Amino acid sequence: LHPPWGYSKDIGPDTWHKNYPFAKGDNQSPVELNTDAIHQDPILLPWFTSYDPGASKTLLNNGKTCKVVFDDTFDRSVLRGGPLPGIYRLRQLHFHWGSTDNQGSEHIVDGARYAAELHLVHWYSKYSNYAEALRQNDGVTVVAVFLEVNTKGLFSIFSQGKEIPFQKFDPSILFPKSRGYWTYYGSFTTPPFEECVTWILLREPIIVSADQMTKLRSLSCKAANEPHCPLVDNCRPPQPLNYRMVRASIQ
Ligand SMILES: NS(=O)(=O)N=C1NCCCN1
Ligand SMILES: [Zn+2]
Repeated sequence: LHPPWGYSKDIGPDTWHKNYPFAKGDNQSPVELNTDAIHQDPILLPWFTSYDPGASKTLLNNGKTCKVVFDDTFDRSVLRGGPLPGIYRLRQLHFHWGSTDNQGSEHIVDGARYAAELHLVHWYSKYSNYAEALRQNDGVTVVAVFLEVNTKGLFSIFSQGKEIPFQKFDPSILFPKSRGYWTYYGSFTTPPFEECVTWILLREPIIVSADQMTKLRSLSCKAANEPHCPLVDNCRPPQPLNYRMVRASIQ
């Protein structure tokens, strides 16, 4: 059962805990990052991806975000290294963005909100499937890129439910030059908020044109036959860091 949730006042972040009890856990995401308090950890290794462009399947507006879904039936598009214990399979990527350029990201860096935040969701392929991985505290890793993203091809997914083929797409083109990252243990930022995520936040943002943001902001959170309702500010407020440490890679 998936009770309705969203980002509007009536079903927004302050109501989510009623139907999704994990929302009040001690290891929730996103968090505010205070870079003065972040510990540089020399043993953090570089991370590597090997993404197969043929694995990208569709681009979808599901009314909550715009996402690209990948074939994750075998180790086809994978991430390894960094803080990770093994090989993680890319399952989907999606965005969170604001109604204006000074908000929209979920993680906040020294008080700064970016216009958008890209999440690449991967699951540990030693587990038999994604649902099993969600039940493990090392089951998932999300690579977050602070960016105003290049959104070619969004034109045809204006309304919720619209899905178009999206083949031959290699998401590593969305990575910044520098591979430096912050990492901490947390949760999904949308229901049901499982605390199964090793977050890898790339320190260098990607900058793209304002008109690309306009395209993201023109998506609707309603189906084609309903009045347009702008899909914007689909970001969860920051949650308590509690006793967690955020670590930084050296380079
Ligand atoms: N914004 S997030 O933390 O990636 N949240 C997710 N929820 C379920 C599907 C994958 N991602
Ligand atoms: Zn996300």
